[in-house]
Amino acid sequence: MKILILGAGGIGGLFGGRLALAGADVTFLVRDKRKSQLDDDGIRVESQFGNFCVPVHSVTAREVKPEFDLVILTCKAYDLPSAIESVRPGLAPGAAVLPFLNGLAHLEVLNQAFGAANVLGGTARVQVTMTPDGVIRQLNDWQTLTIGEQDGRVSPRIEALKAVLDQTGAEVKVSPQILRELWLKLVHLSTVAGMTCLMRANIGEIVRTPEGSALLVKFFERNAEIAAHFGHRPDDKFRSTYLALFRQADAMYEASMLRDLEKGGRIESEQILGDMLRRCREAGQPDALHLAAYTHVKAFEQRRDAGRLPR
Ligand SMILES: NC(=O)C1=CN([C@@H]2O[C@H](COP(=O)(O)OP(=O)(O)OC[C@H]3O[C@@H](n4cnc5c(N)ncnc54)[C@H](OP(=O)(O)O)[C@@H]3O)[C@@H](O)[C@H]2O)C=CC1
Ligand SMILES: CC(C)(CO)C(=O)C(=O)O
Repeated sequence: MKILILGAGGIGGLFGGRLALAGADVTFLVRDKRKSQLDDDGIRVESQFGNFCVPVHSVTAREVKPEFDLVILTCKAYDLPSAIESVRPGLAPGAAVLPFLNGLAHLEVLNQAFGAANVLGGTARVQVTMTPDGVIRQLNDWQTLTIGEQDGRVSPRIEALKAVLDQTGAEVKVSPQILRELWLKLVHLSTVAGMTCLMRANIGEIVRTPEGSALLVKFFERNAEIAAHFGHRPDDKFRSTYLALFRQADAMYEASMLRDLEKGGRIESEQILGDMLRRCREAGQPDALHLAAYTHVKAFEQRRDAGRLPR
């Protein structure tokens, strides 16, 4: 299987690097700056599962040829339009597209762009970041990838894909309900991203305040109600896992959105918090928490774009 990975940041670099290390036929589609880093240094990973450095083959959008059977998208959601145009010339006939973006809205956009039959669903439970000099750093021991056909079939192609991704060392799950998985991830992520950005603190730091745990739980329960409105009510096991996390005073856990915000970088404000605010209103739920979280990150963007962030 010839695999094209769009992006060599946190997710693409970690899992794509592991695929390259295992000898899979992987090419990274990157922009000029990242390409020269990759040409000079390869992919460099620091992880509790083992550090490694691996030379990789990369191309820019100008060079990509229609030879790839699988395209894995690992861009941020705000880059999706440019990512689609960049990978389009790389697709061999019948190629599958597998996104690992957070959120939900990208699926519809990809279905429009490539046809729903060619688009799979994917979600990553991992904490990973890229340092300014291009090192991929895995921050904890989470590494679960969940993939699935949108229609729930356990097709030969999804089984082949699982076999490929198994080479990353991650736990790879094939879900017959990938849309539900994306919804549950959004319930969890929009709570954690909303709250850790709003408070500029990790979960433990929030929990150690007098009312922090109660606010986390309120936000989470509201998100669970929104998911329920759209047909994906979280089950008790899911709820109890996160309710326990939101009482954990030593949790170092934070969303990648907070890390990006603290770097003064771009964030998926519209695709995660804006999207959840719209869905909250559609579900007829009180929207004050979502409005605060969304407005906070939009105000941050105003300040960032005006160059007024502290150095
Ligand atoms: N990091 C994490 O811990 C987790 C992230 N996620 C989700 O995974 C997705 C990816 O996140 P993450 O890996 O952290 O993001 P990063 O910003 O680390 O990496 C994205 C990479 O995609 C590249 N890219 C974007 N558009 C293009 C394009 N048109 N052509 C070539 N390269 C492109 C960027 O390149 P450039 O540098 O040139 O802009 C960047 O290196 C997001 O939706 C995120 O929410 C999900 C779970 C955990
Ligand atoms: C939910 C979480 C924190 C880990 O997978 C994540 O997706 C993120 O940080 O973007």
